[in-house]
Formats: sequence, structure tokens, C-alpha cells
Amino acid sequence: MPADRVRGAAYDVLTAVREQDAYTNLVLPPLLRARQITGRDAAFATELVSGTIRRQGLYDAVLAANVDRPLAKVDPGVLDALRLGTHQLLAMRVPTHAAVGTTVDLVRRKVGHRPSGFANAVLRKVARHDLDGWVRRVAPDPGSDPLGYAEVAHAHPRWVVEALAESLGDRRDELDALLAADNDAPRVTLVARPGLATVDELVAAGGTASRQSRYAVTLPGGDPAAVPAVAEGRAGVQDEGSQLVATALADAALDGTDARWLDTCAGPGGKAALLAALATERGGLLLAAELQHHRAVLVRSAVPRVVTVDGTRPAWRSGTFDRVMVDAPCSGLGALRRRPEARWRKQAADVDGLVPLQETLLDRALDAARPGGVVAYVTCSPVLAETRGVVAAVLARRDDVRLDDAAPLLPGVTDAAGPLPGTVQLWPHRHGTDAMFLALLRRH
Ligand SMILES: C[S@@+](CC[C@H](N)C(=O)[O-])C[C@H]1O[C@@H](n2cnc3c(N)ncnc32)[C@H](O)[C@@H]1O
Repeated sequence: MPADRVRGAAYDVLTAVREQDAYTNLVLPPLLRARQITGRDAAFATELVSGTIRRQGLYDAVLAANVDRPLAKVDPGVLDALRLGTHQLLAMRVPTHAAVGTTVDLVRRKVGHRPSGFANAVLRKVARHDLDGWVRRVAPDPGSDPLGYAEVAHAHPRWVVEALAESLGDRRDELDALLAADNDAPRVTLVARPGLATVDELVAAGGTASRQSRYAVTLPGGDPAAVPAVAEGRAGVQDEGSQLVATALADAALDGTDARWLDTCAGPGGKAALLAALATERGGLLLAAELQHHRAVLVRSAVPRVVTVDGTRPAWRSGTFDRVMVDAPCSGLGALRRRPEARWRKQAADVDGLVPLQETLLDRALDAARPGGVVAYVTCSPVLAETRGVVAAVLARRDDVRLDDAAPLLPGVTDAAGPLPGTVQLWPHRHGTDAMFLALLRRH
């Protein structure tokens, strides 16, 4: 059983996420390093924190059924500890005596002696049923209220359930699988940056080559920074979907020059690093642009030419680039696996606010492309307003652009038709990737 300092670390991350709006992915790794929590203990802490936050909506419904007052009246620190205990009981196969005993200890150490009896009583009640048993008790009937069931059983806010259901279109029967995939920890996937590292090198370091991206290798676990190619910046950690959309842009057929590439929304630089390596192999050059200076600085570690500019008011001449990537700021509803707290923080109104920016960024990116040049419009969201809506709106007001067929540019990928002909939509439950959307547009 991991020592209590592991659960103490998990509790402290939950506190930072709740009190300071911190991001799990930014807070957890340095905290584990600072407390010298490594190996299996680090993996346990990561699953404890991420799983607890992802499923918070469900765990709160379970706890509400076992507490005799509204959860809002429970001390927030005690509630965090109860959520951690509930995740261990219902999803981590920690024996009841260990999950309950360590949570009661945690409450005593972090909050005080008084609420420890309460925590003990509540968790003993939670331990009476398994996860499925609790879902049957606290979620609406899936037959009569499928979206209400999905909201509670898979712990997603209602508006997210509705947006994802809509984005599945005529495959709405996959909703449960999609939402369940959002609750799984994503595999750690590496990219072998072309010309700098090889897939064979990463396989020799213990990874498994993927059949979808020709540069992707998945790791069985452990710390990716321990792989020498990653430590040296020749390889990186990158979702396979991100690799696929970047290579699709690089592989699109092009007549004429192929030397000037642009990434208009480059920070923190994952796709820019891959595109820069591919451009360099062909004797070309990538210009990476990013609005926020601190994110532009991150891009610089892997890309030589980086500028801090607003992609809606570009500093480059129109009609000059052969290939352009617009990886637009988006709701991120396709990457919920990776950002445990994101689903609870975002609002439906965020999408409405993003769409005009996405349209303008795509418009300016099309201006930047030369006649015959190709533009990839990418989101890590499958929400139709951000994908189909943006592309259709921009196509409707321009007569110098057409939509290319992107599907043949992802030869290892099947069953990924997007919401407009020729577009691609990847899915966590079908492809094991983030739900990346890709449209390839061509200037003429
Ligand atoms: C989805 S992220 C890009 C991720 C990046 N391509 C990668 O693979 O690492 C979108 C980025 O667009 C940037 N951004 C937002 N508005 C922008 C604008 N008007 N011009 C340029 N970049 C912008 C955000 O700061 C953010 O870094």
C-alpha cells in the first residue's frame, strides 16, 4: 500500500485545483518531484488525482446519497478527501479497510480530528456497493433518459454530453463509449521527430510502434523524460491525433514551391516541432506564430523561427506560404482525458465566444497561403460549431478556396469521416487519440 504521503500529495493537488483554479497537469508533476514520489507511488498518485477529478460529478452524486446535508455544507477539504476515498473504493480496487482508514487519517491530518468520524461513516456506506451498483442507484434510467444517465454515469456536465452527442451525428449510439473513453487515462505517446529520432530508437527504449501515425510510439508507462531521445528534444510527448493532422498537412499534394510553411497558432509547439522537422527534411522552413509571448517562448525550444503575433492581424505578406497550419484555440472538448478538471470549468458560452475568433484565424490563414497553397484547419474539439460551422462559414464567404479530401492523407486511420465531405474527425473511443478535427482547404 502506498505510504500516506502519496495520498497527502493527491489531496494537496485537489486543494490547489479547487482553491487556485490550478491545472492538474501543471501542479502534479513538480509536486511529485519535490516530494520525491516516484515509480509506482507516482503512478498511484496520478491516477488518484486525475481519476477523482474526472469523475467528480458522479462521486458527488454518490456522496450526496450518503450525507444527510447538502454537499455545499460539507467542509471543502473533507469533501475532497471523501472524493479521493470514493475513487479508491469504486475505481481503484483499493481494499475497503485501506481506502477508508487512509482517508480518515487524511481528514485527521489535513482538516482536524472532529470530521474524521463523519468521513469514516460516509465511506463505510459508499463501500456497500460497487461502481455499477452506485450508478444504478444515483443515475436516471438509461432507457427513458439516456442523456441524463450519461451525465451522471460518465460524469460529464449536461451541456458537454449534449454537444458531444450532437457531434457524433448518426453514430450517437457511441456516446457511452466516447464518454467512458474520456474517463480513461490516455496512453503516453511519443513522436519521433523526423531527421532527429527514429521509431526504431523509441521502440528499442521500450515503446510500441503505432499503426496510425508513422512517427508514433506508445510507452507502457513510466516517465517519458527517462527516454534519452525525449530528454534531448529529438522526440517529444504528443498525442497521435496531433501527429496525424500535422503529417496530413505536410503530405498534401502541392504544385510548385514547397519551402515556406506557417503555423499561426503554434504554442506550446507540439505540432510546430513536427512540422519544422518535416519542412527541414525538404529544405523548407517553418515560421511559428503565437499570440501569447510565454507560449511562444515554449515553441522556441524546438523551432528556430518563432514570432509573437496576433494571427488575426498578421505581420506577414498575403499569398506567400505553401503550407499553413491553423490549430485554433478551441473548447478542447476532444481532449478531456488529458485535462481532468477541464470539463467542470468550461461553459457552453465559451464555444460561442471562440467561433468568431476561429473564423477570423482561418480567414487570415487562407490569405497567407499562396494560390495553390494548402491550409489545415484543426481543433482538438469535435463540437460542430467549432468544426463544420467554422469551415462552412468561411467557405461560404470566399470564392478562392475549396475543401480538399483529407482522408487519403491518413492512410493508417479508418472510420474517421468528419462532418463535411473530405474532413476528418478522430475519436478517443475509436482511434485512441484526442478528438482532433481536420479540414484541408486549398487556395486557387
Ligand atoms: C490549440 S492551441 C495550439 C497548440 C499547438 N499548435 C501545439 O500543437 O502545441 C491554440 C493556440 O493559439 C493561441 N492563440 C489564441 N489566439 C491567437 C491569435 N489571435 N493569434 C495567434 N495565436 C493565438 C493560443 O495562445 C494557443 O497557444
